[in-house]
Amino acid sequence: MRITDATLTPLHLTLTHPLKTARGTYATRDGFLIRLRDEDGRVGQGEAMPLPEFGTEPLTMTHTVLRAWLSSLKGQSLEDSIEGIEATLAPSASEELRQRGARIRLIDPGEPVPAAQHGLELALLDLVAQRKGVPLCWLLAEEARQEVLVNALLGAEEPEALARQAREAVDEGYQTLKVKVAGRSLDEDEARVRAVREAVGPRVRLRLDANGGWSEPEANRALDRLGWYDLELVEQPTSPEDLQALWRVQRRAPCIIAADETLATPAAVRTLLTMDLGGGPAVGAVVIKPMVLGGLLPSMVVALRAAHLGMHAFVTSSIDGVVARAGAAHLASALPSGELASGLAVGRLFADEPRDHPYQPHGGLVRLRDMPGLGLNPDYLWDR
Ligand SMILES: O=C(O)CCC(=O)c1ccccc1C(=O)O
Ligand SMILES: [Mg+2]
Repeated sequence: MRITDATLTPLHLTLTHPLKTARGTYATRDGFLIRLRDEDGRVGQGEAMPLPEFGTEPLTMTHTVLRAWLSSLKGQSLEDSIEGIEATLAPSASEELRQRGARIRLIDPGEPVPAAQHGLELALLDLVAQRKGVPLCWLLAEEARQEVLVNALLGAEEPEALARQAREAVDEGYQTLKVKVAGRSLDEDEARVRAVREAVGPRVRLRLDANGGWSEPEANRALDRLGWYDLELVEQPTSPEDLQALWRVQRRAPCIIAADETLATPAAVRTLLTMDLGGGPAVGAVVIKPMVLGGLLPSMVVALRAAHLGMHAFVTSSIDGVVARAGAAHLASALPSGELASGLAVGRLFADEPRDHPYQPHGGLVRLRDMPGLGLNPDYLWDR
């Protein structure tokens, strides 16, 4: 294929209510939409939506790098395959590097730029899949599922409001609910978790996300008390840097502990996947954020390695736009297990979310349609 045009469009997304996490509060999201056109007029779309607190480069860096990459891509001829793209764009990549995942490196910017890599990789994968006439997930795994379980993210602060959101989500068909905890007193968090559990009964899965907001003793105390409400898992209870603390917390926790912010750097991912303090893997699950891991292909490598070690893996967005969430849904459908819900139902948090698109969850599921690539029409989504 020949790339006849490559464009970068700023994306500015607004949340209807600021989302509070123990790491910070988000009211808006900024990034870029990448569009690559081939000689037949097909358009591949990608999205780069950096979140520096979670390990991506800052927005200005995303912009600089993508501008350079896209201008060098324009007019280039690439082979229609992942391997072909890699061979064209990174002819010097060593065999060892390739085995760690086919990563697309045009010009080495000297420092990690995972959001930019994610954006360009997604646009290329969308285009290649379209040219092959297959859904994008087929490039990742032959046995990809057609349905992806997703969790509702409950954003309210007060117990009563949380209980109301929980009931609404369950009425809509969600079977997994997620609540942000930490950054407030344990008494308050217990009241919040109890309100949700009492509102939805014992059958609904309930996961918590502390975003690294507890010290190790606080995490242990919190899990002792909150574990009573029957938790599916807790994301990042303690500081992302202290892997041994995470290991210890998992050893005595009443549920799965999922490492999330810990996966912010390639070095930490390697440590997490290789550390052996005995008694199995460091934690029960890893949260796969493609925007932080630098794309769907590197994400796939991490998820497969985690599965090999007996860890669960599930995908979440970093509160991204539709294009990135579409890619993440294809990744989730290709993971070895689809048992744990993916965090891809955040469209409802945005004020400017396109109303009608194929990745809207229904009944707690995102259903992948049999459309080439991502199946997102660039016109109806963006030129409104
Ligand atoms: O999992 C979800 O439903 C939404 C994703 C989410 O919570 C999130 C969004 C942005 C940044 C970090 C996180 C997180 O999981 O910690
Ligand atoms: Mg998390």
